[in-house]
Amino acid sequence: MTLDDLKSRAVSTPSIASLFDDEPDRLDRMCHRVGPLRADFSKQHVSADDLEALIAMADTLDVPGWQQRLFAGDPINQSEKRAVLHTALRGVGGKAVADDVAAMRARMGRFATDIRSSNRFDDIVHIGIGGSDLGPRLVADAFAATLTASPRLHFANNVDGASVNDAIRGLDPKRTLVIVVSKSFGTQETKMNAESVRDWLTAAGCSAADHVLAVSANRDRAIDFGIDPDNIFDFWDWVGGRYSIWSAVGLSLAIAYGPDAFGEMLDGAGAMDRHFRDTPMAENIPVLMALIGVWNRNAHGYDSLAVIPYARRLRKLAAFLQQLEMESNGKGATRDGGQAGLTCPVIWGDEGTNGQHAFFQWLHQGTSHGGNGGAPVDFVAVLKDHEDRPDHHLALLANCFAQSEALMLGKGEAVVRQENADREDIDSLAPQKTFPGNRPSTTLTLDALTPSAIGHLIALYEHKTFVQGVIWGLNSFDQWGVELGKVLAETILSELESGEAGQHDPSTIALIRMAR
Ligand SMILES: O=P(O)(O)OC[C@H]1O[C@](O)(CO)[C@@H](O)[C@@H]1O
Repeated sequence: MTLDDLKSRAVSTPSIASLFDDEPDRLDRMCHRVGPLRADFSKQHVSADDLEALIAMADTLDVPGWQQRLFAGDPINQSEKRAVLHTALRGVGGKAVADDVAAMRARMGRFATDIRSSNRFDDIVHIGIGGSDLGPRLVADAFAATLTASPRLHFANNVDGASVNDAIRGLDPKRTLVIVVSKSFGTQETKMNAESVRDWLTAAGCSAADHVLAVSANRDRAIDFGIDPDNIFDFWDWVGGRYSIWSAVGLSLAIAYGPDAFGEMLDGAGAMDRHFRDTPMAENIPVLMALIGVWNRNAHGYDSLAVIPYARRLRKLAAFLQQLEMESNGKGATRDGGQAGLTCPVIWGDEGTNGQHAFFQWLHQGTSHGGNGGAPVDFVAVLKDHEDRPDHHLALLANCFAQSEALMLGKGEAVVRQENADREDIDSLAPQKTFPGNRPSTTLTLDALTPSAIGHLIALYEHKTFVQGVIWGLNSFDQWGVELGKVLAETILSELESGEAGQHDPSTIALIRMAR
């Protein structure tokens, strides 16, 4: 079976509800666990036979070979001629870099411990954007389920002055540590925010050497920017920005929440790496998640995937996954220069239960191109109550479980007619109150929101993204599509500063003139 065959195959897949009748072992076969993370794929619109065919397709497309090349440190990021070794940061694969990784982790651990015990700083301002921001923000929230940040953590990402102003508002510069995180150290937003915070420090009589650290894979540029060489934490070009939370990019987390928590997160991710590397595809959670995502995209024609954590402390998950999946696989050219077919869907979402009072109407009854309305959903729930509010927690879980059941079962028109038999407008009302159902979802549960569990969860999505890239024929580790806008923004910025609009389309010239 090839990607092109999926659509015709899906036409004969029975409804999700009837798959439970047809396949008595469905629940057991479609639920898998690694440590604290359990994945339930049974409410996906895919039969046992479909899944078997998808696994055979993955085999034909050499997913196992790509897995081996990933862990071996082969230069699988071909367009940039780089290895992809974020798993080595979790102690799995990439033997050649193990010493560098161990040395950096030891330095981070010592540094974090010193800062925590010195009581020199009340606050950390973490400056970065994209992969140098989204992971640390997601994890900082998640760690707060079980730990208290000390020093407190603040983030500045956007070039909008509101971002840096919000981050430093009310802080005492003398008691603030600034960590500038940029793999390239060439990112406009990060450099501007770093300059503004440095001005804020020096205006208060603080020396940048005592207050500003950098984390970068480009030491020279960090030094040129004026960072003291002793204050630079390096990482390497074989760590992609959106896969970098495990490197020194996580330094602010290690300081604020302690190196032990950071290490537990790495160990959790490492456990997911070993599962991914060593488990047959039929039981391999990242592989199954990837294949089901491909099925939903290429067979059922869904354009998006909603990610709904029923856990407030994971509310940045969708934003994180937007970069991870859409920057990795939002591409139209294959790695050998061919034309790709349908690739990464739009990733979106918000925390449950809030989303229920906003976009769930669309999930249940919305229409979309190609006939399948709504979107597949990844529900993420945490079984343990970390807030000491058992009544709230049970209500939260009840809502999560109810939504996946409602999406799957829907509500038929006959039932609606029976319930509303006394309405004289029943003919117009019944279709409006009918739920088509048969809408697919996965439910991921974490036993508790521990650092290990968040490590498992992020690594799961990383490997899912990798496998999907292999199946779609993409290089998931470059991002040429972000360059054009960056270059144009530099040009327009100089024109805004000089007041002279250059060669543009009429709309852009009018906007430049207006801003002047
Ligand atoms: O860490 P850097 O080099 O500042 O880059 C930030 C982000 O910008 C991007 O290059 C996209 O513009 C991302 O891939 C990256 O995570």
